[in-house]
Amino acid sequence: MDGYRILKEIGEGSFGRALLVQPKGGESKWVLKEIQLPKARSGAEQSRREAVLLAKMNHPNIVAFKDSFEADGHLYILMEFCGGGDLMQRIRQQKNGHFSEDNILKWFAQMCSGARHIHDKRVLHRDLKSKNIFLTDNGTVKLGDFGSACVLSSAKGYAQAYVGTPYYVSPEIWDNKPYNNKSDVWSLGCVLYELCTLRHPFQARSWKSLILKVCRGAYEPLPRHLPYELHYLIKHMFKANPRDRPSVQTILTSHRISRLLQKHLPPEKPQAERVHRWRREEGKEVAALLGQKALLTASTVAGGFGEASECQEGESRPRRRWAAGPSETALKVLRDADVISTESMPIGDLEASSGVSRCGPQQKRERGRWVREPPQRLLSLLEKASLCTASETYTIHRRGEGPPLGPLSDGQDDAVDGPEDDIMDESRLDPRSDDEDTDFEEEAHFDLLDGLEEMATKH
Ligand SMILES: Nc1ncnc2c1ncn2[C@@H]1O[C@H](COP(=O)(O)OP(=O)(O)OP(=O)(O)O)[C@@H](O)[C@H]1O
Repeated sequence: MDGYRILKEIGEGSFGRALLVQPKGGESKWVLKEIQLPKARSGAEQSRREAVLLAKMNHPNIVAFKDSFEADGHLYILMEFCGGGDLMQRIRQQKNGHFSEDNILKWFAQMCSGARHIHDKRVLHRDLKSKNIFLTDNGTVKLGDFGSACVLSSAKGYAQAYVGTPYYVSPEIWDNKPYNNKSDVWSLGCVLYELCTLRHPFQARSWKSLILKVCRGAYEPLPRHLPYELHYLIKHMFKANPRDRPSVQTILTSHRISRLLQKHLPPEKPQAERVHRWRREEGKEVAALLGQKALLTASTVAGGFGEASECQEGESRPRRRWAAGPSETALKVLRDADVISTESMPIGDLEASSGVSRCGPQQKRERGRWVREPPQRLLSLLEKASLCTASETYTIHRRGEGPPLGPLSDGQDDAVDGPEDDIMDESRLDPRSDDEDTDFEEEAHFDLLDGLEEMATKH
């Protein structure tokens, strides 16, 4: 701290503030994030996660890490200053018409490039949104705010720290299924949609309506003037089944849009050069810093740092499989308040209604059913949750009042709140499953219902 002069406070987040600083006797500008360290050990470890993960990233489209240190119960993270602000501000400022197609493609290509770097390292960002994507003075896009990120799978305590923003949360999260790299893809789809329309893809006046729209993929089509490739991409990024969504690697290399995106990126390095997965030692180092032995256990489950390609089908851990269609479970629950519980349903009916198939003929699926979470619980939670606000960047732990207002809602009611079937895109049900494209997923996932319950009881 001593070596830096504070120029101004840039803003305040839920965990602390961000300061613009300059090294004494220097010209450069940096952002110093000051985060109050929670007293509990697990909380402090969680706070350190952002520094640890950011330090491990090294990519032109990810906010560069410079240093981190602790003093007086605070964690300080020194990082690159992005003078162009965040994308959400930029979208809000765009009053005179839409962004040009070139701009959209350039920014989106850079976002994907940054996200690919993260996913190559088997890290999930988990809170990708326009507010966490920054612009430098020269217009380069940088992904930031790794406060919610996690590495591979992890122990329960770690996964429970999930913080998301409802407007960007994918159907599988609402359906209480594990988070994986495709959930980040969904969130990137939301940002792309915002760049194309200056609006959220899913808007609602209540939690229930928001979740319903997300699960049904009820979004208004992109404006006609945008190229067919963008329409096609959005459709795929908003597939209800994560397996049907392309990975960022696919988007950048073999999707219909790839050719348009590649024009905005430097020539691609060969895969071997590009992918620097963490070696076992690095994995240990990160684990030690995070204070998590579970990280190493997790790495063995998924093939280990640097050995990821060896993690394939047929291993001891059965891979969860999804049927081609979207999960009907959440929809059914939300649609029909009289449903008693799937517990009483024959297994065949449950499979059919949930859209989740078994792993193999004899295998029992371990998770992803409502069996343990009767629908009434979700319904009653949603009723209570509708009294809570999402404010700008609602997280499951934040308190407030009123309906969930998205960052682009400008304090007014979101316009779209009609019948959810209106803009249902039937083509979302088209099969496009590619198991190989789903690289990895969280092992112990955040329990949404516990989170909602905790939130509801606070009110
Ligand atoms: N590297 C950066 N360059 C420029 N501005 C930044 C940078 N990092 C953060 N900011 C800005 O600083 C402010 C505070 O950021 P911070 O990440 O602490 O909280 P937040 O993102 O607003 O909230 P939360 O983390 O609770 O979601 C935000 O306005 C953000 O846009």
